[in-house]
Amino acid sequence: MTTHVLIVGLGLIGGSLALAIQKNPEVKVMGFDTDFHTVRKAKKLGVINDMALSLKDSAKMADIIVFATPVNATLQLMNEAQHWQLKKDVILSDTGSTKKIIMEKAKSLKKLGLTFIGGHPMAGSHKSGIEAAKAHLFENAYYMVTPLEHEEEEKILVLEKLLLPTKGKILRVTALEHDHMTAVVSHFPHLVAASLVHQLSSENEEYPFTRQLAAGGFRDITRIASSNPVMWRDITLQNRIELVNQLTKWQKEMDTVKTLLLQAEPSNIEHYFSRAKYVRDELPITSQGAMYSVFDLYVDVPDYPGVISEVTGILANHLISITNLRIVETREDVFGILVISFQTLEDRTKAASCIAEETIYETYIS
Ligand SMILES: NC(=O)c1ccc[n+]([C@@H]2O[C@H](COP(=O)([O-])OP(=O)(O)OC[C@H]3O[C@@H](n4cnc5c(N)ncnc54)[C@H](O)[C@@H]3O)[C@@H](O)[C@H]2O)c1
Ligand SMILES: O=C(O)C(=O)C[C@]1(C(=O)O)C=C[C@@H](O)C=C1
Repeated sequence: MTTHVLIVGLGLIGGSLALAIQKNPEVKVMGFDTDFHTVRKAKKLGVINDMALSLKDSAKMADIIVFATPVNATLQLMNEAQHWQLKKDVILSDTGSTKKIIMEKAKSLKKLGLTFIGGHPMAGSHKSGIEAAKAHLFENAYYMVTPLEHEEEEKILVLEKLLLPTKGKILRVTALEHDHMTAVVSHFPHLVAASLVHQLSSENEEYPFTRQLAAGGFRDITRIASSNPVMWRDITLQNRIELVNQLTKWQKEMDTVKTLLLQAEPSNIEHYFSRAKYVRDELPITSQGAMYSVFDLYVDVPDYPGVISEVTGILANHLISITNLRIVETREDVFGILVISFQTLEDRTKAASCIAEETIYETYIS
């Protein structure tokens, strides 16, 4: 029997979800977006089976509806859904990065007989829009599911079954647990990244050359500052209490760092970095499918025309696919570091040995 799924919001996440769940031949995906060009593009790219031109009319036909919109738009859509004519057993879900306020709204929908089960895949990118969607985006990443306390198990299982082709790891958590944990590992780091960029920007008048020196380290730690500002505005507003708590802890941590600097005791400073390195190195490797994979290979290349095609040509000859490519300019006019991302560890290992055999360029892993 065919399951009709309506995805509302066809950006990076809605598009990736549509591509993944269509691997199940019994699933048909209708897609809606307020931007009609996006809906048309989604159909043209094969991201959705059918274009939903009217949200109300398409909602009537859906067995499952997933909101993949910025979280404040999702709240708005949940309000509107109360007035839609929906199938009796329809399940509503979302992909939003916050859960507490959304699940509070879900409680009021429950009183009207509507089932809403929250969802949030912990994989993404600073890129947005349908063009960035990838069927494998959620592979091996945690896909958090936040049912209300007394939700029917059968309904939760229907949603989880739909998500199986994403190859994400389903993790049931409460909305409160969700918002606390994501504040620590996602939302607060985003504020830090944005603040570092602002700090660099304020240097501009006195030392305008500073930005030219922003090399691998600065770029790595601030990549997420290039994300969609509307999405992050909404996340920040919905999780601001957790964020204020994180900020208070961070300020305390910075006081510790300040004391270390003022005391200038070498062993204490080294110990601070050693403990951080230990915890960072122990982080589990997840999200093979995410676009910014951990399988990066650094290639030290001289700065001359054709060097990139030389390296990528070698990889192509050996049928090794790459998922991303960028240059980190550490010292202007001298050397560039070519950073190549692969989907798997095997691809990266094979690439390193081909480059070692066929060129004189050194390769290393971060
Ligand atoms: N980007 C990430 O890394 C990431 C990861 C996991 C979850 N999320 C969450 O998933 C959701 C979508 O994020 P994204 O990265 O795909 O954003 P995106 O900007 O790529 O796409 C959002 C899409 O929603 C559409 N839209 C906005 N308001 C709408 C409305 N009222 N009705 C219909 N369509 C509407 C936009 O036109 C856009 O096409 C957000 O809630 C975000 O918090 C994002
Ligand atoms: O990789 C990135 O660019 C992301 O920011 C992805 C990221 C994250 O913080 O890990 C961002 C927000 C989402 O809710 C989930 C994932």
